[in-house]
Amino acid sequence: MDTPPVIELRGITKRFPGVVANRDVTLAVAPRTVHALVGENGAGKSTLMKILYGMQRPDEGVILLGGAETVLASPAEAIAAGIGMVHQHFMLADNLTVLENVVIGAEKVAGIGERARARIRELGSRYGMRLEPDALVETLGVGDRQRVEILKVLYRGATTIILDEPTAVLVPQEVDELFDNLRELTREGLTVVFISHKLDEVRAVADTITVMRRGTTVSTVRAADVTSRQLAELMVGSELPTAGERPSTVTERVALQLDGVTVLAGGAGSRAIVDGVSLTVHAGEVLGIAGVEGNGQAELVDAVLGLRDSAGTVRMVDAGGTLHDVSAWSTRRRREAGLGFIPEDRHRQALLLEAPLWENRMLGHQTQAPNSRGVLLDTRNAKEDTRRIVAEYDVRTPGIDVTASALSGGNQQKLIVGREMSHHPVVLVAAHPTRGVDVGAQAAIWGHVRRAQEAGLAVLLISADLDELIGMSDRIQVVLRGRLVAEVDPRTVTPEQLGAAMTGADGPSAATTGAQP
Ligand SMILES: Nc1ncnc2c1ncn2[C@@H]1O[C@H](COP(=O)(O)OP(=O)(O)OP(=O)(O)O)[C@@H](O)[C@H]1O
Repeated sequence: MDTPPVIELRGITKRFPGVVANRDVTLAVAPRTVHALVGENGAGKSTLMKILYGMQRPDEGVILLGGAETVLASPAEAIAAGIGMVHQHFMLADNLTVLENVVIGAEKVAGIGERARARIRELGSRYGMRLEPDALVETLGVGDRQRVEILKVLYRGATTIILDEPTAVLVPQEVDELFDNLRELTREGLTVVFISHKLDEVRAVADTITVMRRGTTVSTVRAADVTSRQLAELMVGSELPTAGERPSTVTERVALQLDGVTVLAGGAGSRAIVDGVSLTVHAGEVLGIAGVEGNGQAELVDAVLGLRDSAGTVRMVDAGGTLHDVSAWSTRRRREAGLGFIPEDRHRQALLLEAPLWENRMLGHQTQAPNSRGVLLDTRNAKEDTRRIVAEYDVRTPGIDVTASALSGGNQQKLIVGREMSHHPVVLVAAHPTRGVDVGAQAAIWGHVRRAQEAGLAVLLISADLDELIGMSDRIQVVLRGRLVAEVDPRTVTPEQLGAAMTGADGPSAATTGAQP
Protein backbone atom coordinates (compact mmCIF):
# COMPACT_ATOMS: atom_id res chain seq x y z
CA MET A 1 0.00 0.00 0.00
CA ASP A 2 1.21 3.51 -0.83
CA THR A 3 2.37 5.86 1.91
CA PRO A 4 -0.54 7.99 3.08
CA PRO A 5 -0.72 11.61 1.92
CA VAL A 6 1.24 14.02 4.15
CA ILE A 7 -1.84 16.16 4.14
CA GLU A 8 -5.37 15.13 3.48
CA LEU A 9 -8.40 17.35 3.72
CA ARG A 10 -11.85 15.78 3.78
CA GLY A 11 -15.09 17.69 3.44
CA ILE A 12 -13.68 21.04 4.55
CA THR A 13 -16.27 23.80 4.64
CA LYS A 14 -15.69 27.35 5.81
CA ARG A 15 -18.38 30.01 5.86
CA PHE A 16 -18.10 33.76 6.22
CA PRO A 17 -21.11 36.07 6.43
CA GLY A 18 -22.81 35.79 3.04
CA VAL A 19 -20.07 33.62 1.51
CA VAL A 20 -19.06 29.99 1.56
CA ALA A 21 -15.31 30.38 1.10
CA ASN A 22 -14.62 26.62 1.11
CA ARG A 23 -17.27 24.07 0.30
CA ASP A 24 -16.73 20.37 0.89
CA VAL A 25 -13.07 20.55 -0.15
CA THR A 26 -11.14 17.37 -0.68
CA LEU A 27 -7.39 17.49 -1.17
CA ALA A 28 -4.61 14.95 -0.87
CA VAL A 29 -0.97 16.02 -1.00
CA ALA A 30 1.54 13.25 -1.62
CA PRO A 31 4.84 13.38 0.26
CA ARG A 32 7.94 14.69 -1.50
CA THR A 33 5.97 16.51 -4.18
CA VAL A 34 5.39 20.08 -5.26
CA HIS A 35 1.62 20.50 -5.21
CA ALA A 36 0.18 23.68 -6.75
CA LEU A 37 -3.19 25.22 -6.01
CA VAL A 38 -4.72 27.39 -8.73
CA GLY A 39 -8.07 29.08 -9.17
CA GLU A 40 -9.81 32.34 -9.90
CA ASN A 41 -9.76 35.21 -7.43
CA GLY A 42 -12.03 34.33 -4.55
CA ALA A 43 -12.02 30.63 -5.38
CA GLY A 44 -10.95 29.90 -1.80
CA LYS A 45 -7.25 29.13 -2.06
CA SER A 46 -5.99 31.43 0.70
CA THR A 47 -8.79 30.37 3.03
CA LEU A 48 -7.87 26.73 2.54
CA MET A 49 -4.21 27.42 3.22
CA LYS A 50 -5.08 29.47 6.31
CA ILE A 51 -7.05 26.49 7.59
CA LEU A 52 -4.06 24.28 6.98
CA TYR A 53 -1.80 26.70 8.81
CA GLY A 54 -4.13 26.95 11.80
CA MET A 55 -5.04 30.57 11.14
CA GLN A 56 -8.67 29.71 10.57
CA ARG A 57 -10.88 26.90 11.83
CA PRO A 58 -13.10 25.01 9.39
CA ASP A 59 -16.83 24.82 10.15
CA GLU A 60 -16.91 21.25 8.91
CA GLY A 61 -14.51 18.60 7.75
CA VAL A 62 -11.31 17.02 8.97
CA ILE A 63 -7.58 17.41 8.43
CA LEU A 64 -5.39 14.32 8.39
CA LEU A 65 -1.63 14.60 8.67
CA GLY A 66 0.24 11.45 7.74
CA GLY A 67 -3.06 9.58 8.00
CA ALA A 68 -3.92 10.79 11.51
CA GLU A 69 -6.79 13.14 12.21
CA THR A 70 -5.43 16.41 13.58
CA VAL A 71 -6.86 19.69 14.85
CA LEU A 72 -4.79 22.77 14.01
CA ALA A 73 -6.03 25.52 16.27
CA SER A 74 -3.21 28.01 15.73
CA PRO A 75 -0.12 28.58 13.58
CA ALA A 76 1.95 27.41 16.56
CA GLU A 77 0.16 24.06 16.41
CA ALA A 78 0.67 23.87 12.65
CA ILE A 79 4.38 24.56 13.07
CA ALA A 80 4.59 21.91 15.78
CA ALA A 81 2.95 19.52 13.31
CA GLY A 82 5.63 20.34 10.72
CA ILE A 83 3.69 22.80 8.55
CA GLY A 84 5.29 26.14 7.72
CA MET A 85 4.03 29.07 5.69
CA VAL A 86 5.88 31.66 3.62
CA HIS A 87 3.65 34.67 3.11
CA GLN A 88 3.60 36.77 0.00
CA HIS A 89 4.58 39.88 1.90
CA PHE A 90 7.88 39.20 3.58
CA MET A 91 7.89 39.71 7.29
CA LEU A 92 11.59 40.38 7.84
CA ALA A 93 13.30 43.07 9.90
CA ASP A 94 15.61 44.88 7.46
CA ASN A 95 18.01 46.16 10.09
CA LEU A 96 18.69 42.70 11.52
CA THR A 97 20.92 39.94 10.21
CA VAL A 98 19.83 36.74 8.52
CA LEU A 99 20.61 34.87 11.72
CA GLU A 100 18.61 37.23 13.90
CA ASN A 101 15.64 37.11 11.57
CA VAL A 102 15.69 33.33 11.49
CA VAL A 103 16.06 32.68 15.21
CA ILE A 104 13.69 35.31 16.62
CA GLY A 105 10.85 33.40 18.21
CA ALA A 106 12.68 30.09 17.81
CA GLU A 107 15.51 30.61 20.29
CA LYS A 108 14.84 27.26 21.88
CA VAL A 109 15.87 25.41 18.71
CA ALA A 110 19.58 26.21 18.99
CA GLY A 111 19.99 29.40 20.99
CA ILE A 112 21.07 32.63 19.30
CA GLY A 113 24.80 32.08 18.97
CA GLU A 114 27.26 29.68 17.36
CA ARG A 115 24.93 26.67 17.41
CA ALA A 116 22.25 28.65 15.60
CA ARG A 117 24.78 29.95 13.09
CA ALA A 118 26.00 26.41 12.42
CA ARG A 119 22.46 25.13 12.00
CA ILE A 120 21.62 27.87 9.50
CA ARG A 121 24.75 27.03 7.49
CA GLU A 122 23.86 23.34 7.65
CA LEU A 123 20.28 23.90 6.46
CA GLY A 124 21.50 26.26 3.76
CA SER A 125 23.93 23.78 2.32
CA ARG A 126 21.56 20.82 2.60
CA TYR A 127 18.82 22.61 0.67
CA GLY A 128 21.00 24.61 -1.68
CA MET A 129 20.13 27.99 -0.15
CA ARG A 130 23.44 29.39 0.93
CA LEU A 131 23.03 32.59 2.91
CA GLU A 132 25.59 34.35 5.03
CA PRO A 133 24.10 34.23 8.57
CA ASP A 134 25.65 37.59 9.51
CA ALA A 135 24.56 39.51 6.42
CA LEU A 136 22.13 42.35 7.09
CA VAL A 137 18.78 41.64 5.48
CA GLU A 138 18.65 45.16 4.03
CA THR A 139 21.63 44.28 1.84
CA LEU A 140 19.87 41.28 0.28
CA GLY A 141 17.96 41.14 -2.98
CA VAL A 142 14.37 39.95 -3.23
CA GLY A 143 15.29 36.35 -4.05
CA ASP A 144 17.60 36.06 -1.04
CA ARG A 145 15.02 37.62 1.25
CA GLN A 146 12.59 34.98 0.17
CA ARG A 147 15.20 32.33 0.96
CA VAL A 148 15.50 33.81 4.45
CA GLU A 149 11.74 33.34 4.84
CA ILE A 150 12.01 29.74 3.69
CA LEU A 151 14.97 29.16 5.98
CA LYS A 152 12.96 30.54 8.88
CA VAL A 153 10.33 27.93 8.26
CA LEU A 154 12.86 25.11 7.81
CA TYR A 155 14.63 26.18 10.99
CA ARG A 156 11.42 25.59 12.90
CA GLY A 157 11.37 22.04 11.61
CA ALA A 158 8.79 22.32 8.86
CA THR A 159 8.47 19.30 6.59
CA THR A 160 5.63 20.77 4.56
CA ILE A 161 6.01 24.32 3.31
CA ILE A 162 3.14 26.43 2.02
CA LEU A 163 4.03 29.36 -0.22
CA ASP A 164 1.50 32.02 -1.18
CA GLU A 165 2.22 33.37 -4.67
CA PRO A 166 5.98 33.16 -4.20
CA THR A 167 6.92 34.28 -7.69
CA ALA A 168 4.86 37.49 -7.85
CA VAL A 169 7.83 39.62 -6.84
CA LEU A 170 10.62 37.75 -8.64
CA VAL A 171 12.33 38.28 -12.01
CA PRO A 172 12.66 35.23 -14.28
CA GLN A 173 16.16 34.31 -13.11
CA GLU A 174 15.04 34.42 -9.50
CA VAL A 175 12.01 32.32 -10.35
CA ASP A 176 14.31 29.66 -11.79
CA GLU A 177 16.44 29.74 -8.64
CA LEU A 178 13.38 29.46 -6.42
CA PHE A 179 12.14 26.49 -8.42
CA ASP A 180 15.54 24.82 -8.08
CA ASN A 181 15.24 25.37 -4.32
CA LEU A 182 11.75 23.89 -4.23
CA ARG A 183 12.82 20.81 -6.18
CA GLU A 184 15.78 20.39 -3.86
CA LEU A 185 13.43 20.50 -0.89
CA THR A 186 11.34 17.66 -2.28
CA ARG A 187 14.44 15.64 -3.14
CA GLU A 188 15.44 15.99 0.50
CA GLY A 189 12.08 14.58 1.57
CA LEU A 190 10.01 17.72 2.11
CA THR A 191 6.66 18.61 0.60
CA VAL A 192 5.76 21.94 -0.97
CA VAL A 193 2.29 23.39 -1.48
CA PHE A 194 2.03 26.64 -3.35
CA ILE A 195 -0.56 29.03 -4.66
CA SER A 196 0.01 30.77 -7.96
CA HIS A 197 -1.76 32.57 -10.78
CA LYS A 198 1.06 31.99 -13.25
CA LEU A 199 -0.01 28.85 -15.01
CA ASP A 200 3.15 28.38 -17.08
CA GLU A 201 5.22 28.48 -13.92
CA VAL A 202 2.89 26.13 -12.13
CA ARG A 203 3.33 23.60 -14.90
CA ALA A 204 7.09 24.06 -14.86
CA VAL A 205 7.61 23.28 -11.19
CA ALA A 206 4.64 21.34 -9.82
CA ASP A 207 4.19 17.59 -9.88
CA THR A 208 0.48 17.84 -9.17
CA ILE A 209 -1.99 20.68 -9.67
CA THR A 210 -5.32 21.08 -7.93
CA VAL A 211 -7.82 23.51 -9.42
CA MET A 212 -10.31 25.32 -7.19
CA ARG A 213 -13.51 26.89 -8.44
CA ARG A 214 -16.12 28.70 -6.39
CA GLY A 215 -14.91 27.39 -3.07
CA THR A 216 -14.26 23.79 -3.94
CA THR A 217 -11.62 21.60 -5.54
CA VAL A 218 -12.84 20.65 -8.99
CA SER A 219 -9.96 18.65 -10.31
CA THR A 220 -6.48 17.38 -9.58
CA VAL A 221 -4.16 16.69 -12.50
CA ARG A 222 -0.57 15.75 -13.12
CA ALA A 223 1.30 18.85 -14.29
CA ALA A 224 2.78 16.94 -17.19
CA ASP A 225 -0.68 16.18 -18.55
CA VAL A 226 -2.16 19.69 -18.99
CA THR A 227 -1.61 22.87 -20.95
CA SER A 228 -1.92 26.33 -19.39
CA ARG A 229 -4.99 26.91 -21.45
CA GLN A 230 -6.65 23.73 -20.20
CA LEU A 231 -5.86 24.81 -16.66
CA ALA A 232 -7.36 28.23 -17.23
CA GLU A 233 -10.47 26.61 -18.64
CA LEU A 234 -10.76 24.31 -15.63
CA MET A 235 -10.50 27.41 -13.44
CA VAL A 236 -13.31 29.30 -15.11
CA GLY A 237 -15.33 26.26 -16.10
CA SER A 238 -15.67 27.23 -19.75
CA GLU A 239 -13.63 27.87 -22.85
CA LEU A 240 -11.60 31.05 -23.11
CA PRO A 241 -11.67 33.42 -26.06
CA THR A 242 -8.38 33.76 -27.93
CA ALA A 243 -6.66 37.12 -27.76
CA GLY A 244 -6.08 38.92 -31.03
CA GLU A 245 -3.47 41.42 -32.22
CA ARG A 246 -4.25 44.97 -31.30
CA PRO A 247 -3.69 48.07 -33.39
CA SER A 248 -1.53 50.80 -31.86
CA THR A 249 -3.35 53.71 -30.20
CA VAL A 250 -0.24 55.81 -29.59
CA THR A 251 -0.55 59.49 -30.58
CA GLU A 252 1.96 62.33 -30.81
CA ARG A 253 0.30 64.29 -28.02
CA VAL A 254 2.35 64.49 -24.83
CA ALA A 255 0.28 63.47 -21.80
CA LEU A 256 2.91 63.09 -19.09
CA GLN A 257 6.43 64.45 -19.13
CA LEU A 258 9.12 64.15 -16.52
CA ASP A 259 12.24 66.24 -16.77
CA GLY A 260 15.20 65.54 -14.50
CA VAL A 261 13.04 64.22 -11.69
CA THR A 262 15.17 63.44 -8.67
CA VAL A 263 14.16 62.11 -5.28
CA LEU A 264 16.65 62.08 -2.42
CA ALA A 265 16.74 59.38 0.22
CA GLY A 266 16.39 62.06 2.89
CA GLY A 267 18.79 64.04 5.03
CA ALA A 268 21.44 66.48 3.86
CA GLY A 269 23.78 65.29 1.14
CA SER A 270 21.86 62.01 0.85
CA ARG A 271 21.96 59.80 -2.20
CA ALA A 272 19.37 60.01 -4.99
CA ILE A 273 16.84 57.17 -5.07
CA VAL A 274 15.42 58.58 -8.29
CA ASP A 275 18.23 60.12 -10.24
CA GLY A 276 17.43 62.62 -12.96
CA VAL A 277 14.62 60.68 -14.65
CA SER A 278 13.27 62.19 -17.87
CA LEU A 279 10.52 60.45 -19.77
CA THR A 280 7.49 61.12 -21.91
CA VAL A 281 4.20 59.26 -22.18
CA HIS A 282 1.92 60.14 -25.07
CA ALA A 283 -1.86 60.05 -25.16
CA GLY A 284 -2.94 56.51 -26.03
CA GLU A 285 0.41 55.07 -24.99
CA VAL A 286 1.49 52.66 -22.26
CA LEU A 287 5.05 53.25 -21.11
CA GLY A 288 6.26 50.30 -19.09
CA ILE A 289 8.93 50.66 -16.43
CA ALA A 290 10.85 47.47 -15.81
CA GLY A 291 13.12 47.03 -12.85
CA VAL A 292 13.94 44.82 -9.93
CA GLU A 293 11.93 45.97 -6.96
CA GLY A 294 13.66 48.68 -4.94
CA ASN A 295 15.37 50.52 -7.80
CA GLY A 296 13.40 53.71 -7.30
CA GLN A 297 10.09 52.73 -8.87
CA ALA A 298 8.04 53.45 -5.76
CA GLU A 299 9.68 56.84 -5.28
CA LEU A 300 9.23 57.72 -8.94
CA VAL A 301 5.53 56.98 -8.62
CA ASP A 302 5.37 59.14 -5.49
CA ALA A 303 7.02 62.01 -7.37
CA VAL A 304 4.47 61.82 -10.21
CA LEU A 305 1.64 61.76 -7.69
CA GLY A 306 3.15 64.58 -5.62
CA LEU A 307 3.34 62.33 -2.58
CA ARG A 308 6.94 63.26 -1.75
CA ASP A 309 9.40 66.08 -2.40
CA SER A 310 11.27 65.88 -5.67
CA ALA A 311 13.44 68.08 -7.84
CA GLY A 312 12.88 68.47 -11.57
CA THR A 313 9.64 69.01 -13.46
CA VAL A 314 6.45 66.99 -13.84
CA ARG A 315 4.09 68.06 -16.60
CA MET A 316 0.69 66.61 -17.14
CA VAL A 317 -2.14 67.19 -19.56
CA ASP A 318 -5.65 67.96 -18.28
CA ALA A 319 -8.93 66.66 -19.62
CA GLY A 320 -9.09 69.68 -21.96
CA GLY A 321 -5.75 68.83 -23.52
CA THR A 322 -3.62 71.58 -21.95
CA LEU A 323 -0.20 70.63 -20.62
CA HIS A 324 0.55 72.03 -17.14
CA ASP A 325 3.65 72.12 -15.02
CA VAL A 326 2.16 70.34 -12.00
CA SER A 327 5.38 70.15 -9.99
CA ALA A 328 4.04 72.48 -7.32
CA TRP A 329 0.51 71.04 -7.33
CA SER A 330 -0.86 69.02 -4.44
CA THR A 331 -1.72 65.37 -4.97
CA ARG A 332 -5.40 66.23 -4.76
CA ARG A 333 -5.13 68.88 -7.44
CA ARG A 334 -3.31 66.44 -9.74
CA ARG A 335 -5.94 63.80 -9.07
CA GLU A 336 -8.75 66.23 -9.83
CA ALA A 337 -7.04 67.20 -13.08
CA GLY A 338 -7.28 63.57 -14.21
CA LEU A 339 -4.44 61.59 -12.67
CA GLY A 340 -5.53 58.04 -11.88
CA PHE A 341 -3.55 55.95 -9.44
CA ILE A 342 -3.29 52.23 -8.78
CA PRO A 343 -0.72 52.00 -5.99
CA GLU A 344 1.63 49.19 -5.21
CA ASP A 345 0.49 48.72 -1.64
CA ARG A 346 -3.25 48.40 -1.90
CA HIS A 347 -3.78 47.95 1.82
CA ARG A 348 -1.95 51.10 2.82
CA GLN A 349 -2.56 53.40 -0.11
CA ALA A 350 -5.76 52.37 -1.84
CA LEU A 351 -8.20 50.90 0.64
CA LEU A 352 -9.78 51.45 4.01
CA LEU A 353 -9.92 47.80 4.96
CA GLU A 354 -12.49 48.19 7.70
CA ALA A 355 -14.80 50.43 5.66
CA PRO A 356 -17.57 49.13 3.39
CA LEU A 357 -16.96 48.78 -0.33
CA TRP A 358 -19.02 51.86 -1.19
CA GLU A 359 -16.88 54.05 1.05
CA ASN A 360 -13.82 52.60 -0.58
CA ARG A 361 -15.33 53.53 -3.91
CA MET A 362 -15.26 57.19 -2.79
CA LEU A 363 -11.72 57.07 -1.42
CA GLY A 364 -9.42 59.54 -3.14
CA HIS A 365 -12.33 60.90 -5.19
CA GLN A 366 -14.56 62.35 -2.48
CA THR A 367 -14.72 65.72 -4.19
CA GLN A 368 -15.85 64.36 -7.56
CA ALA A 369 -19.06 62.99 -9.06
CA PRO A 370 -20.71 60.60 -8.43
CA ASN A 371 -19.42 60.81 -4.88
CA SER A 372 -20.31 64.43 -4.26
CA ARG A 373 -22.67 67.11 -5.37
CA GLY A 374 -21.33 70.60 -4.75
CA VAL A 375 -19.65 70.43 -1.38
CA LEU A 376 -21.85 67.59 -0.14
CA LEU A 377 -21.12 63.88 -0.29
CA ASP A 378 -23.64 61.98 -2.36
CA THR A 379 -23.59 58.57 -0.77
CA ARG A 380 -26.67 57.36 -2.67
CA ASN A 381 -25.02 57.89 -6.02
CA ALA A 382 -21.72 56.53 -4.74
CA LYS A 383 -23.45 53.34 -3.62
CA GLU A 384 -25.21 52.93 -6.91
CA ASP A 385 -21.95 53.42 -8.75
CA THR A 386 -20.26 50.89 -6.49
CA ARG A 387 -22.86 48.32 -7.58
CA ARG A 388 -22.04 49.14 -11.19
CA ILE A 389 -18.30 48.68 -10.61
CA VAL A 390 -18.90 45.40 -8.79
CA ALA A 391 -20.87 44.14 -11.79
CA GLU A 392 -18.62 45.56 -14.49
CA TYR A 393 -15.36 44.46 -12.92
CA ASP A 394 -16.74 41.17 -11.63
CA VAL A 395 -15.88 41.88 -8.01
CA ARG A 396 -17.00 38.73 -6.20
CA THR A 397 -18.74 39.93 -3.07
CA PRO A 398 -22.02 39.31 -1.27
CA GLY A 399 -22.76 43.05 -1.40
CA ILE A 400 -21.41 46.59 -1.24
CA ASP A 401 -21.86 46.90 2.53
CA VAL A 402 -19.25 44.29 3.43
CA THR A 403 -15.86 45.66 4.43
CA ALA A 404 -12.96 45.64 1.98
CA SER A 405 -11.16 43.25 4.33
CA ALA A 406 -13.77 40.57 3.54
CA LEU A 407 -12.79 40.49 -0.16
CA SER A 408 -10.12 38.17 -1.48
CA GLY A 409 -6.93 39.95 -2.57
CA GLY A 410 -7.72 39.73 -6.25
CA ASN A 411 -11.21 41.09 -5.76
CA GLN A 412 -9.87 44.04 -3.76
CA GLN A 413 -7.63 44.80 -6.70
CA LYS A 414 -10.54 44.68 -9.17
CA LEU A 415 -12.44 47.18 -7.04
CA ILE A 416 -9.48 49.59 -7.01
CA VAL A 417 -8.97 49.34 -10.77
CA GLY A 418 -12.71 49.82 -11.31
CA ARG A 419 -12.73 52.91 -9.12
CA GLU A 420 -9.77 54.53 -10.83
CA MET A 421 -10.98 53.76 -14.35
CA SER A 422 -14.45 55.10 -13.50
CA HIS A 423 -13.09 58.62 -13.25
CA HIS A 424 -11.85 58.52 -16.83
CA PRO A 425 -8.28 59.49 -16.03
CA VAL A 426 -6.18 61.21 -18.70
CA VAL A 427 -3.02 59.81 -17.14
CA LEU A 428 -2.95 56.59 -15.15
CA VAL A 429 -0.05 55.62 -12.93
CA ALA A 430 -0.45 51.90 -12.40
CA ALA A 431 1.86 49.93 -10.11
CA HIS A 432 1.36 46.18 -10.45
CA PRO A 433 -2.27 46.66 -11.52
CA THR A 434 -3.02 42.95 -11.76
CA ARG A 435 -0.92 41.61 -8.89
CA GLY A 436 -2.78 38.74 -7.29
CA VAL A 437 -5.46 38.79 -9.98
CA ASP A 438 -6.40 35.60 -11.82
CA VAL A 439 -5.87 35.20 -15.57
CA GLY A 440 -9.49 35.86 -16.48
CA ALA A 441 -9.72 39.02 -14.39
CA GLN A 442 -6.31 40.11 -15.65
CA ALA A 443 -7.56 39.94 -19.23
CA ALA A 444 -10.65 41.89 -18.22
CA ILE A 445 -8.58 44.62 -16.54
CA TRP A 446 -6.31 44.91 -19.56
CA GLY A 447 -9.41 45.14 -21.74
CA HIS A 448 -10.71 48.10 -19.72
CA VAL A 449 -7.32 49.83 -19.92
CA ARG A 450 -7.06 49.24 -23.67
CA ARG A 451 -10.49 50.71 -24.32
CA ALA A 452 -9.49 53.80 -22.35
CA GLN A 453 -6.23 53.91 -24.29
CA GLU A 454 -8.21 54.09 -27.52
CA ALA A 455 -9.87 57.18 -26.06
CA GLY A 456 -6.45 58.71 -25.34
CA LEU A 457 -5.48 57.45 -21.88
CA ALA A 458 -1.73 57.57 -21.18
CA VAL A 459 -0.41 54.95 -18.78
CA LEU A 460 2.80 54.78 -16.79
CA LEU A 461 2.94 51.08 -15.96
CA ILE A 462 5.19 49.66 -13.26
CA SER A 463 5.00 45.91 -13.01
CA ALA A 464 7.06 43.00 -11.73
CA ASP A 465 5.10 40.73 -14.06
CA LEU A 466 7.23 40.75 -17.20
CA ASP A 467 4.55 39.10 -19.31
CA GLU A 468 2.25 41.93 -18.36
CA LEU A 469 4.87 44.59 -19.11
CA ILE A 470 5.61 43.07 -22.48
CA GLY A 471 1.98 42.43 -23.32
CA MET A 472 0.65 45.84 -22.33
CA SER A 473 3.42 48.31 -23.08
CA ASP A 474 4.06 50.23 -26.27
CA ARG A 475 7.56 51.01 -25.01
CA ILE A 476 9.52 49.72 -22.03
CA GLN A 477 12.25 51.55 -20.16
CA VAL A 478 14.48 49.84 -17.65
CA VAL A 479 15.23 51.44 -14.29
CA LEU A 480 18.36 50.52 -12.37
CA ARG A 481 19.48 52.30 -9.21
CA GLY A 482 17.14 55.18 -9.86
CA ARG A 483 18.15 55.84 -13.45
CA LEU A 484 16.63 54.88 -16.75
CA VAL A 485 19.36 52.79 -18.30
CA ALA A 486 17.84 51.19 -21.40
CA GLU A 487 14.80 51.12 -23.61
CA VAL A 488 13.54 47.86 -25.07
CA ASP A 489 10.95 47.07 -27.69
CA PRO A 490 8.15 44.97 -26.20
CA ARG A 491 7.43 43.47 -29.62
CA THR A 492 10.79 41.74 -29.77
CA VAL A 493 12.16 41.39 -26.25
CA THR A 494 11.78 38.11 -24.34
CA PRO A 495 11.10 37.97 -20.59
CA GLU A 496 14.59 36.50 -20.12
CA GLN A 497 16.28 39.36 -22.00
CA LEU A 498 14.23 41.89 -20.09
CA GLY A 499 15.10 40.20 -16.79
CA ALA A 500 18.78 40.38 -17.68
CA ALA A 501 18.54 44.08 -18.57
CA MET A 502 16.80 44.71 -15.23
CA THR A 503 19.63 43.22 -13.22
CA GLY A 504 22.17 45.05 -15.38
CA ALA A 505 23.52 41.56 -16.06
CA ASP A 506 24.47 41.87 -19.66
CA GLY A 507 24.37 45.54 -20.62
CA PRO A 508 22.30 46.50 -23.66
CA SER A 509 21.62 43.31 -25.59
CA ALA A 510 20.34 42.80 -29.10
CA ALA A 511 16.89 43.63 -27.79
CA THR A 512 17.77 46.95 -26.24
CA THR A 513 18.06 50.11 -28.21
CA GLY A 514 19.80 52.24 -25.60
CA ALA A 515 18.37 54.79 -23.17
CA GLN A 516 16.43 57.64 -24.62
CA PRO A 517 17.52 61.10 -23.62
N1 LIG B 1 -12.22 37.21 6.67
C1 LIG B 1 -13.17 37.08 5.74
N2 LIG B 1 -14.42 37.56 5.94
C2 LIG B 1 -15.38 37.43 5.01
N3 LIG B 1 -15.22 36.82 3.81
C3 LIG B 1 -13.99 36.32 3.54
C4 LIG B 1 -12.91 36.43 4.48
N4 LIG B 1 -11.82 35.83 3.93
C5 LIG B 1 -12.19 35.38 2.71
N5 LIG B 1 -13.51 35.67 2.48
C6 LIG B 1 -14.25 35.33 1.28
O1 LIG B 1 -14.02 33.97 0.99
C7 LIG B 1 -13.90 33.77 -0.42
C8 LIG B 1 -12.59 33.07 -0.73
O2 LIG B 1 -11.51 33.96 -0.49
P1 LIG B 1 -9.98 33.54 -0.62
O3 LIG B 1 -9.17 34.69 -0.11
O4 LIG B 1 -9.79 32.21 0.02
O5 LIG B 1 -9.83 33.39 -2.18
P2 LIG B 1 -8.52 33.16 -3.07
O6 LIG B 1 -8.80 32.00 -3.95
O7 LIG B 1 -7.33 33.06 -2.20
O8 LIG B 1 -8.50 34.50 -3.91
P3 LIG B 1 -7.29 35.43 -4.52
O9 LIG B 1 -6.75 34.67 -5.69
O10 LIG B 1 -8.01 36.66 -4.96
O11 LIG B 1 -6.32 35.67 -3.41
C9 LIG B 1 -14.03 35.14 -1.06
O12 LIG B 1 -15.37 35.29 -1.51
C10 LIG B 1 -13.76 36.10 0.06
O13 LIG B 1 -14.47 37.30 -0.13
